[in-house]
Amino acid sequence: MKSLDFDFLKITWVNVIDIIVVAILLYYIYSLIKNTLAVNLLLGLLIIFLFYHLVTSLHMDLLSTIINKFMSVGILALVVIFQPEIRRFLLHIGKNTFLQKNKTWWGNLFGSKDLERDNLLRIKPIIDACKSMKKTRTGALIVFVKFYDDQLFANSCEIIESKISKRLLESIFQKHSPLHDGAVVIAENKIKSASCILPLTDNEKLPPQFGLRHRAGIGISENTDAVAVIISEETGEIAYAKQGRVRMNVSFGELEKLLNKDF
Ligand SMILES: Nc1ncnc2c1ncn2[C@@H]1O[C@H](COP(=O)(O)OP(=O)(O)OP(=O)(O)O)[C@@H](O)[C@H]1O
Repeated sequence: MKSLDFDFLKITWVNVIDIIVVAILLYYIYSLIKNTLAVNLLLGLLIIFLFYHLVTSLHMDLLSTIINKFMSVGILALVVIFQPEIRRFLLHIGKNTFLQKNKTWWGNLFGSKDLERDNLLRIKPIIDACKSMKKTRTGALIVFVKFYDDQLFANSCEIIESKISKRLLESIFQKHSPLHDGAVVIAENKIKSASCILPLTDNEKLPPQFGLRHRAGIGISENTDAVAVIISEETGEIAYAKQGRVRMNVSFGELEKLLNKDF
């Protein structure tokens, strides 16, 4: 096979393809876990790994033996910890969405401005619906997940599978709609389901005025990658929950930025 020769290294076309495939895989894994709790776990593992190499090179035998033992069960722990991400990854490969549906990585790779514009267009009906629900003091809970997990929402939700639309969101949450109780779940550019009952947070430090809607929005963001937009029926205020933390009085400009980043 023809190869490129340099003084200090020899690269074959197979090596080049190898590096490109690994880079694409790494990028894809990164885009799957970006903005999720898995990133923190991965960072933790990386620190342990670097620490292990440090103690080994310093010949700290006892410590390196302990870390070594800990790391030998690490693969198993990784599979358990990253089970949802691994599941999504395999599902995605199975659905052949690698190139067709998830164009984000492609756009990011080439810094496409179109993608940002498309994303804003995607978010617009949601922002518009929030504006009108805020005005009419319609309570709402909208959850955004990157990938819809049937298992997570199997018990309570009403499946919708529809294009995101302002009027549909308004209709779901209006007081006389049979679906207005519970959360709407948006994933993969669709309104996936409505009337979902979410796990409530048991965080005792939350202000007492936070009722069930806020607790459900915060609850789902604690243990999953989901973010939640909560519109208070009492005040019309918009709150944004992510990773168990809640941001109150979010303006529409902020909401647009947050959703553009997280959704
Ligand atoms: N587990 C849950 N999952 C999803 N939605 C829920 C859940 N529990 C309650 N809700 C929704 O929250 C509504 C009740 O909200 P509640 O008044 O307790 O909330 P709140 O946080 O005080 O907000 P608001 O300011 O709108 O009153 C219910 O009608 C229902 O739609």
